[in-house]
Amino acid sequence: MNAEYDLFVIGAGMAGITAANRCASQGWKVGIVDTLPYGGTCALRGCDPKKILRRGAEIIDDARLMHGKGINQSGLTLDWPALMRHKHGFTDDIPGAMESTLKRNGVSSFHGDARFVSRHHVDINGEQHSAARFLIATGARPRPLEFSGQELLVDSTEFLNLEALPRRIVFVGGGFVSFELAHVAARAGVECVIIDHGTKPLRAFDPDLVDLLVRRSEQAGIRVHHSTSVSAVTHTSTGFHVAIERDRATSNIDADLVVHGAGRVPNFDGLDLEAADIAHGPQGIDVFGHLQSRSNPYVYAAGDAAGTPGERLTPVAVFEGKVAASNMLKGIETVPDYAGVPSTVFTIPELNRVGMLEQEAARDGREISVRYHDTSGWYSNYRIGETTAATKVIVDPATDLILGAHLLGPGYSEVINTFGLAIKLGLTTRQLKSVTATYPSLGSDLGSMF
Ligand SMILES: Cc1cc2nc3c(=O)[nH]c(=O)nc-3n(C[C@H](O)[C@H](O)[C@H](O)COP(=O)(O)OP(=O)(O)OC[C@H]3O[C@@H](n4cnc5c(N)ncnc54)[C@H](O)[C@@H]3O)c2cc1C
Ligand SMILES: NC(=O)c1ccc[n+]([C@@H]2O[C@H](COP(=O)([O-])OP(=O)(O)OC[C@H]3O[C@@H](n4cnc5c(N)ncnc54)[C@H](O)[C@@H]3O)[C@@H](O)[C@H]2O)c1
Repeated sequence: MNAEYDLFVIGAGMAGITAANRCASQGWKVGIVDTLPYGGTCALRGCDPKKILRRGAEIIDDARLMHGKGINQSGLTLDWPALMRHKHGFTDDIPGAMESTLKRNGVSSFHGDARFVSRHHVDINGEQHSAARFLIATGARPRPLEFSGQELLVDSTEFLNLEALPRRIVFVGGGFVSFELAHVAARAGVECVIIDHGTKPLRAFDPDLVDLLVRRSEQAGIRVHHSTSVSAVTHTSTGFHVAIERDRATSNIDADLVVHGAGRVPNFDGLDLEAADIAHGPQGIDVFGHLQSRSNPYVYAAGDAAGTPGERLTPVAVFEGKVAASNMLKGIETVPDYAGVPSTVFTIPELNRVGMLEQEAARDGREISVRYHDTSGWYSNYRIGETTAATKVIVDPATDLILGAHLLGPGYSEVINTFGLAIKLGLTTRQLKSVTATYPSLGSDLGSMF
């Protein structure tokens, strides 16, 4: 068809920007639109600002761990407004920089809500644009909750923009968002409570390490309730009552702020996917492995909005954006390789995973060798006074290949990348052990973890 654009990208987060730049660099006429400033969740409302705030919390925690070991931590406090200014020093320049790069690469940028009006047309602010293909990269939004008063909750974006921290925060949901944000707030002196309705929070992670992390969280001032559901949130004269239920017994928790950390769902608000025959489900746009829509061949999807087996993480959004671009440009059907993608919960200390859980291997009936170590007494952790650290590596005894690695400890979010590499490249523990690491470093601990 004779369309205005070869490709129109909806959503200027990591998936959308990656694909737009790739296709424009190959001479395609590309348009991109976002409702919000360019940069997406990770750079503006997720990974990056969160980890800047975490840095302040880490320093408080580091000093506490070294108290009586040469550091006098009294008087050390977290200056939230100054930390927020530090965060803005990074985030404020992102949208302009991202949009300039896109423009320099020849991509036409638009601002507004995109809405499909046909298989080849979108409406933005009342103007229609035609394209031969579309990439849906609209990300995710907080999952709608079912209890009364759910509209009183703030989401992670609002938390990451708070001008001041309140005294008491309840987090609904015991996943990435609640644990990471509670670990920051607790180090600023906030009383935090996490409420999760599952039997154990952070269910995608190794349960033994989760138990250790929950204990360490409680020592930091975070109460964790499992098997507990929120039945209502109501206003009080000073804050909120959070009504909770466990084993049919009800009680209330008072809070000054209630935060949504109960999951995210693909964001199709206002897109009118039906107008372009784009099938979708709870996991996202219904796509083939090569990221093309199953119902409309002119549409691809990538990142949090795509119904793929990939986890909802930034590196996955980036490589799905690359694969979608390459498939559209070359007319091929390459599928993304999800092997060896690590994930980290940036608590203090952090919890990491790559590959299989012990329980998943057992469910598959695989013979495995489990190498568990309490690493809290190892030199690296003794040096900094850390009391909670452990590693669990799952090895295939027949081939010596690493099937999974689970690490809880300070700095282990760097070590997990090596395990990711080993899984992706099919390295054995013998090969990993043959690597000489600088000493003393976390890398030099790796050989003792299996
Ligand atoms: C608090 C938080 C912390 C996180 N921390 C990490 C982390 O440490 N590491 C990690 O790997 N992942 C992290 N994630 C997940 C990561 O941010 C996402 O997986 C990633 O940003 C997804 O990228 P994306 O391009 O698919 O979507 P997004 O970055 O969400 O971009 C989608 C864009 O589409 C736009 N959009 C939506 N609908 C429309 C429309 N109709 N018209 C126009 N524009 C539209 C949105 O405004 C948005 O800017 C975190 C997420 C959150 C919420
Ligand atoms: N470090 C990172 O990589 C990072 C950080 C933040 C977010 N993310 C991404 O964002 C996604 C969303 O994060 P999240 O923490 O909101 O979700 P999550 O899926 O990680 O965890 C949600 C938790 O809330 C619980 N829950 C759901 N409804 C509930 C209810 N009504 N009451 C009590 N508990 C309830 C679930 O059992 C689950 O444990 C993540 O899955 C991840 O993909 C990643």
